[in-house]
Amino acid sequence: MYSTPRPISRQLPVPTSVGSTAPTSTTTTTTTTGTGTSGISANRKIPTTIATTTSTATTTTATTTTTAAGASTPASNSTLKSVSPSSVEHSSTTITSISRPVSPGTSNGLAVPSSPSIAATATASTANTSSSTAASGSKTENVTVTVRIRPFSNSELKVAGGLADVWDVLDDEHSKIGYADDYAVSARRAPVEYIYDHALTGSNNEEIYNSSVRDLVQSAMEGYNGTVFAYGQTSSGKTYSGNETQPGITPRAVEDIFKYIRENPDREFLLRVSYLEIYNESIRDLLSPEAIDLRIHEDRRAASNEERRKEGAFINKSLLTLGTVISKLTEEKGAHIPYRDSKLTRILQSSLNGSARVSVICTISPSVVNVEESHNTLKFAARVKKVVTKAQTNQVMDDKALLEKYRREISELKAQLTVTATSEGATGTSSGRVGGGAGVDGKQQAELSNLLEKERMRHEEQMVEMNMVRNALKKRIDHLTKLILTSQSVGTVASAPEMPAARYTVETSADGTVREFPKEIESRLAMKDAVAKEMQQELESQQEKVNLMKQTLERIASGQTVDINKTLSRVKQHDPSREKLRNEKRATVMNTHETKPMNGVNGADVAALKARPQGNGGVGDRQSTLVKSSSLSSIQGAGDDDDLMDTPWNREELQNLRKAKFELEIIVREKDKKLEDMVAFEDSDELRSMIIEMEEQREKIVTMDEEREVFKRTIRELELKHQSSSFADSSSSLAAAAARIRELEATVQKEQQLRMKEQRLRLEEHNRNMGRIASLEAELNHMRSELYVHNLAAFS
Ligand SMILES: Nc1ncnc2c1ncn2[C@@H]1O[C@H](COP(=O)(O)OP(=O)(O)OP(=O)(O)O)[C@@H](O)[C@H]1O
Repeated sequence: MYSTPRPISRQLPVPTSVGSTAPTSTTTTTTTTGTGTSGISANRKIPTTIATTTSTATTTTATTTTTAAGASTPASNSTLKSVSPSSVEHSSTTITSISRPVSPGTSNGLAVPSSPSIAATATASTANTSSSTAASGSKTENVTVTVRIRPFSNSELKVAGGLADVWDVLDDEHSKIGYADDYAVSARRAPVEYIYDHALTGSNNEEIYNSSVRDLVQSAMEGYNGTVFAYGQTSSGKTYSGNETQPGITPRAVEDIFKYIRENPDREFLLRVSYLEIYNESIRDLLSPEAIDLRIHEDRRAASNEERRKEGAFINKSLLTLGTVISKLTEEKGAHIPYRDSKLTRILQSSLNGSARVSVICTISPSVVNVEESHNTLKFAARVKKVVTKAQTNQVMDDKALLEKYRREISELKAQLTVTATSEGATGTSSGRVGGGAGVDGKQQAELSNLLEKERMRHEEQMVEMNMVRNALKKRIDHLTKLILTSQSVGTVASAPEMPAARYTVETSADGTVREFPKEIESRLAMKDAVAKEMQQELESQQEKVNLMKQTLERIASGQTVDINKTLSRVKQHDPSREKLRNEKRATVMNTHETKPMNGVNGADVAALKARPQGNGGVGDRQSTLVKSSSLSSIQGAGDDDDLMDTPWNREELQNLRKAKFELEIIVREKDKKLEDMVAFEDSDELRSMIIEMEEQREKIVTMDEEREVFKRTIRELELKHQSSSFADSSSSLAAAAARIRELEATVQKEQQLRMKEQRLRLEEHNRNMGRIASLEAELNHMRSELYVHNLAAFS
C-alpha cells in the first residue's frame, strides 16, 4: 500500500490526500511545495506530486467521483457506472510533493539540487459494498493551515549568524508566528505576526499529523474529500519523513486508513494507488514501467543552463499558477480560477475548488539565510487560510462498479473452472471406458490398444492443458479476491465486531468446483418462486370465481331458483386470502429491493436451481450452476452474466419491473373491483327483489292459468245447461258469463305480456352480464400474458 517515492531528487513539498465516500466521496490530498530564493517565480524547485486515493463503496446509490489528483490525471481519476441495490463510499488519499530547483547560477547557500522538476502522484482507493451509510452532508470551513519551523540544518549552522532564530512561535496556544525578538531587534525589523491554526517547531511528526491530518483522514473515510497540501522552500521539511519511530504523515495516514478498515468489519474496501509525476508540465504514471526513466533525469535528474531555464520556467509555471489560483480564490469572488493553466493546479483543482476539506502544511527554515523565502511562505500560508471550503460527501459509483466487476469476473472464472472440471471428469470417464470386448482377436486387440494409447495421450494433453487453464483461472480469482479488503484480510482488532455473513457466498473447493451458490441469489429465487406461486393461486381462484358467477347468472337467466347466499359463500371459498395476497404483493412491491415475479416464471430454470443439491461440492452443484447460467442467459437474450448481480443496470431494471408490476397490480385491483361489483350485485337487494317479484309473477300466472281453466270449465257447463234449458232464461246468464270470460282473458293476456316483458329484460341483463364476463376474461388473459412477460424479465 505504501508507495515509496522513487529516487526523486530533492523533493520539497509533499501533498497527501485521503478521502472516503459513503453515499458520497471524500478525498484528502497532501501537497508540498517548495519555494525559492526570490519568490515563487524565481526559485529553483522540484515539483513532486504523490497522490493516494482511497474509496469505499456501499450498496445504495449511484455516483461518480473525481479523485484528488483531478480529472486530467489519468492514473488517479476514474468514473465507472454500476447498482445497486447499493450506494458507494469512496475515499481517496493523495500525496503531492512539489519542489523547485534553484535557478541556474543562483545559490542560496544550501544544498541545491541540480535536477529537473518532478511531480509524482500516488492514488489509492478503497471500495466498500456494505449497505452501511456514512454520514453525508457538507462541512463549511476555512482551510486548516499549519506552519512548522524546522530545526537548523548543518549547512545553515555553518552560515554566519545562522544560529539566530529568525522565526518563533509567539503564543502558548501555538497559533502565532512572527520574528523572534532577538532577530527583530538585531535586524531592526518591524514586528510581524501571522496567525494560523497551528504553529509548530521541531521534528515531532506525530504532533503535526495529529493536529493537521488525522481528522481529515477520518473524515475522508466517512465520505468527505480531503487534501493535505505541503508548501515550502526547498529543504524546508515538506518531505521530512523522520525515522522508523517518527514516521511522516503519509505512512501515518495509510496506517489510519487500514486501522479504519479493521474497525469496520461490515464494509469491504478496495484500495487503489496511483503515483504520478509532473515533469515539465507533463504527467506520468510512475507505477508503469516507463517510470524507470526517472533515473535518467536523476542522473542528469548535468543539464545545460538553457535546459534548466526551461525546467525552471515550467516549474515556476505550476507554482505561479498555484499562487494565482490561491490569490483568486481568496481575493476575487466569482473570478475565473485558472486551474487549467498548469498541471499542478489541475491536479489540485478538486481539492482547491472548495469541495474538499483542505489542510495546508507550510514549512520554513529558521535561518536568516532563508528569511525572505520563509516570509513569502508565511504570506502564502496566511492567504490560503482565507480560502473557505465546503467539503461534501459525494456519491461515487466507480469503486462499486469495480467491485462488482471483480465479483463478476470471479464468478465467471469459477464457472469456467467448473466447466473445466466437468469436462475433465468426462474425459477421465470416457477414457476409462475404452477397452477390448468379448470375442476380439489379437489384431483387433492390438488396434484397440493402439487406439487406447492414442486416446490416453490425447486426454493427458487435454488434462495438462485444462490444468494450466484452471490454475491460471484460480490464480486470477485469488488475485481479484485479494484486492477486496475487509477487516479480516487486513487483520482484526480485539474490539472489532464479528464479521457479518457475506452477501455472496460462492466458495471454491480445492479442486476448483463451486461448492455453494450465492445466498443472495438463492433467497431472491426463493422469493420469486413464492410470489409466483401466490399469484398463480390468485389467478386460479379468480378464474374459479368467474366461472361460478357465470354459472349462477346462467341459472338465473334460465329461470332457475338460485340460493344467492350459498353462491356467495362458494365464491368466497375460492378466494379465501385474496386480500391478504394483495397486501403481501403490495408490501413486496413497495418495500423490497428484490424483484418478485408474479407467475409463470418458475419454470425449468427455477426448478433446476431449486432441485440442486446444496453445498455438496459434487457434480450436481456444477450442473445446476451451469443450467442456471445458460438458461438465464437464454431468457435474457443478452448472453451476459449480469443476470442476478447487484449492479446499477439491474437495479434500474428491477425498478422498472417493480413499477410495471405495481401498475399491473392496479389493473388487477380494478378488475377485482369489477368482479366484486358483480358479486355485490348478486348479493344486492335489487337482485333479490327482482327474483322475488319474478317468483311472485310466476305464481300469479300459474294461479291465473288455473282460474282460466276453472272459468273455461264453468263456461262449458253453462253451455251445457243452456242447451237443456230455455234460451230466454239463460241468455242473460250467458251474456254475463261471456263478459266475465272476456275480462279474464284480457287479464291473462295482460299478465302474459308483462311476463314476456320481464323475461325480455332478464335476458337483456343476462346478455349484458355475459358480455362483462367475456371482457373481464379477455382482460385477465391479457394481464396473464403481460405478467408472464414481465416475470420472465424480472426473473432474468
Ligand atoms: N522537522 C525537521 N526535523 C529535523 N530535520 C528536518 C526537519 N525537516 C526537514 N529536516 C531535514 O531537512 C532536510 C530537508 O528536508 P526535506 O527533504 O523534507 O525538505 P523538502 O522541503 O522536502 O525539500 P525539497 O523540496 O527540496 O524536496 C532533510 O535532511 C531533512 O531530514
